[in-house]
Amino acid sequence: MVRIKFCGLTDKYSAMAAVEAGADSIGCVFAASKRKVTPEQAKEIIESLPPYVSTVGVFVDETLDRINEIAEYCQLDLLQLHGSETPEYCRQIKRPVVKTIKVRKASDLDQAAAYKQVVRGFLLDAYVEGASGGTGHTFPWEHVAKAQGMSPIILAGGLRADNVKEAIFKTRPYAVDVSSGIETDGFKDPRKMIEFVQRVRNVSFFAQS
Ligand SMILES: O=C(O)c1ccccc1N[C@@H]1O[C@H](COP(=O)(O)O)[C@@H](O)[C@H]1O
Repeated sequence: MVRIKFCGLTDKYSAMAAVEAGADSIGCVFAASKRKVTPEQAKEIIESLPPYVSTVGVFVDETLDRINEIAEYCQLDLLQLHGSETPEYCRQIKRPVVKTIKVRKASDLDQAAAYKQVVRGFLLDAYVEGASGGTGHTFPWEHVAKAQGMSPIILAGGLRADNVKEAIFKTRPYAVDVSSGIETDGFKDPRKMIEFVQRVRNVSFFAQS
């Protein structure tokens, strides 16, 4: 089964819609973004969730003290590092880490080896000049074939209900992560969330049509 993370939740109502749609995990962005939340907002969202939904904090080149402080305050389960954080930096994070790698070409995946011992998994996202993430852009999924051995892989970048099935067949990820693709006019859209989950849950690796 492919796990699903919905990212960029900014209030407890859209977080509950994500859970009801069937998301396994929800993400709050603490970096510069139109989806940025304060630690207080994230704590309110997280405390409103039922059990067995994991919570992820998304950070971009945050200071170590601040990231550990926010993670503790919000009781985040996992930290997703979306900037140029080094393996040494990841080692000093007090909670499990998923490191993002932005993929333009196959060799971008070579950097993963240095993180292998210090992270729980790798999130592969599109590289977009001047942007940290949440761009709605895909990357060439065929490069993921080179990522074997760096599991678990979380596939992200421009996923939507209408492309997630193809993306899963081409990359065989552990999980998929989406932000823009479940939004309408900049707001999380419960109908798009449900459709996305249905498409992922309908994937069978035995039948590719
Ligand atoms: O969602 C954001 O605004 C964001 C900001 C800064 C870093 C990461 C962000 N989100 C992550 O970006 C990817 C892809 O998002 P999209 O589906 O292409 O919109 C995803 O992993 C989000 O967690």
